[in-house]
Amino acid sequence: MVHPDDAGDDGLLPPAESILSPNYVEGLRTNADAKLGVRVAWFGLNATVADKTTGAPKHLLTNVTGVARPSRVSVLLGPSGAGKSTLLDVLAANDIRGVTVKGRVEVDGANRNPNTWRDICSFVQQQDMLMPSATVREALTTAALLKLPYSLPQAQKLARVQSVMEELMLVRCADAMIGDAAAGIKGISGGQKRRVSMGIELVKDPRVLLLDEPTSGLDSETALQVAVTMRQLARQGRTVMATLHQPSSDMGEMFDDLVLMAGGRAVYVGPWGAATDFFGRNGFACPRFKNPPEHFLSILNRSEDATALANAFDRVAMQLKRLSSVAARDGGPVGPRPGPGHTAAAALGPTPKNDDEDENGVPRRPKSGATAGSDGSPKPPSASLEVVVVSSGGASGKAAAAKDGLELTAGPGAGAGGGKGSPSVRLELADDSESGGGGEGEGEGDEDAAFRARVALGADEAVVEAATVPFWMQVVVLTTRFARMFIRTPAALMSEVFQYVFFAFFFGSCYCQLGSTLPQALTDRGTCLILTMIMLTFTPSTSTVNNWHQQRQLLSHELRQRLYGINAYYASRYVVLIPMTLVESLLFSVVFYWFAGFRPSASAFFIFTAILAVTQHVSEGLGLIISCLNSTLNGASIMLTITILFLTSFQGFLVKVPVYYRWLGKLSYVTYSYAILLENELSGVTLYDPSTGAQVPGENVIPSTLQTSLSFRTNIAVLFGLAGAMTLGKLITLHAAHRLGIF
Ligand SMILES: Nc1ncnc2c1ncn2[C@@H]1O[C@H](COP(=O)(O)OP(=O)(O)OP(=O)(O)O)[C@@H](O)[C@H]1O
Repeated sequence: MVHPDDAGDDGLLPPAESILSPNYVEGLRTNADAKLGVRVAWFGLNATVADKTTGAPKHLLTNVTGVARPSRVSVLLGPSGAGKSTLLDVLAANDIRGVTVKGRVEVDGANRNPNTWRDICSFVQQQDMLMPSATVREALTTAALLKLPYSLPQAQKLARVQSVMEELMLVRCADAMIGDAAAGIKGISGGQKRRVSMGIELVKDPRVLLLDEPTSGLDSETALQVAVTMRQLARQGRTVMATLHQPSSDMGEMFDDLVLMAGGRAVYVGPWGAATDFFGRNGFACPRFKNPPEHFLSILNRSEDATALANAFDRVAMQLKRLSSVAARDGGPVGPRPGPGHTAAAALGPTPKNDDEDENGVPRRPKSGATAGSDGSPKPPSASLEVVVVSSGGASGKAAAAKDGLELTAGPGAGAGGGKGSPSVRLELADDSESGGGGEGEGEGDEDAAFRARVALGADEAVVEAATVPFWMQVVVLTTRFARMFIRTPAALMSEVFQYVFFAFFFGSCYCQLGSTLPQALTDRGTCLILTMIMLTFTPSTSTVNNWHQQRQLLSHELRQRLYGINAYYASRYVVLIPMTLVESLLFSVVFYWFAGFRPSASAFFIFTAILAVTQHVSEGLGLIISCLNSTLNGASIMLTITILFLTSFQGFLVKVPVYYRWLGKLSYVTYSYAILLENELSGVTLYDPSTGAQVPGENVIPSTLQTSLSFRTNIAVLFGLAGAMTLGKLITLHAAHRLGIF
């Protein structure tokens, strides 16, 4: 056995040969307590969306039925566009915009309740949604603080983080930055990132883990390591289901069950090992040295063959239903399987020959003690399937929670709760007729009862209590993360602080010690202040647009998961940004004000700094609003450039404002900031007019084109009013854009 601590220096799992050694996976967690798993079954799922051009319904899923079991890894395979992600989204109860879903999802035999489902099911999406500036431990701790109940002691939350890291073999890279090459932060490997994404979901210890393409973009070795991790997580009792593109034969060893999809239909739902037999029986035998999944996909890529297989599978499902009704009618076992269920046998293949069926078209009962195939002759275990009719009066708590159903079982190679050799837990096709095909949300009482039953049976208390983290705690957690991002992301920090200091020196050196001789004295002051305004408009807004587009997916993902609300995000954002704005404005002022030789007065200096800070704050808000309104960085950049051009052009300095553009000047916060800064400087200086030889008070030479026709104080009040409106406006825009699905 290879112990987690024997993993490589970079924290990765050992190479494939040792991973594949028989005792590796089972040996990893020999001391782990088994978790209480759940069985997830879905019946007659149909998903439709209106075609964008014709408006006609497009079927994404058609009558899809299947099951995923605790302690097992089910893999969803199929060609591109087969409906795998749609099925996974439906099972995860993800919001799929514009898609109508019908059918039923059961959890331990009771209709799924979306509220309790969220507590026991986690969905790991294809793309890693990670904050590059956090370490592995910090990312998991953030998740634990937001996902686990507030009442749980901090020590227990941290212990949970530690145990997740051990479970996922992330201990060695616990304090390494996650990183992102694009953001200029060196970080952990792709495989480790995948495991961190899983870890973020695992902190709440879900019973069901759904993963969309967990191996995409990974090399074969890393993909295998992820598959090993999935198997390990399943073996602890969880129900694990993942969509994959083309698993290697080594990876296939890690999986228990297979759900094959094509054209939105289920083509096969059953044990991994029995799929080859199913294909063989339907005339698509897998060539000897070909990787079976590769073979399945090449067949399913041919739509006629895929339809033939889907029809064959539907026939088997029908056959099993009929067996179920016979078993129920006879009230006794129809097969040899002992225990609380009743068994019969059915072959996963073409419709049985007539001499195998009774007068009702139901396959004849096999001889006692043998598993029989469609021709009545005993089959090798891997070539036959048993049907287990689960009795609702079964002995175990779980069986009692289940509705009557049919279980498809195969021979060795599809064991439950342990190695592939164990025959106790199998795939199931349940008869959905009893519930009347009700949609989701029905039977919430049933689900609640099942949920309570699980709790009574010892489910983790932490999972059961809703994770009600108070608003202030959400703000604290998010503020910490936000501050960390700024401090640790050189690009983000540099784009802000560096630019302010650089421009302060640059402008200061260009206008070093302003003179007092007119008209140059006025032109220089007007120009250096307009340059300052342009810098204060562009810098905060462009860095906001860039930062937003790096974070929007994570934000959108976490908001959808309801880890926190927009108000908490907003509050945390400004807890960090407001002090940063003040520091940056002060840095700029300290260098530029004295370098350029503005009026030497403390009050003038602080008014100058305060106006810079407010202008910067409004510009940041402008960047945020424009980001929220655009789903792409490109769109946001174009809109921002045009908007800034309008806002900075019409304060009367750069262009002679035509009458029809004056309203734009009056709406622009730049106009008021500029007028305040100019008056703040000129109202206290005395200038020299060489044409008359007179000393002129500065405020007398301010041209009317640069004035707002408002007093100095009123200009300040208007600017602060605009800043307040912007503060409210960006909060409203954030809410609206999220509701409209822009992020
Ligand atoms: N919201 C939607 N609106 C319109 N069509 C959709 C929507 N979601 C999915 N589809 C279409 O449904 C089909 C199935 O999509 P899905 O993403 O489930 O397939 P998939 O098997 O996961 O494919 P892939 O392996 O390429 O990700 C595709 O043709 C896809 O274009």
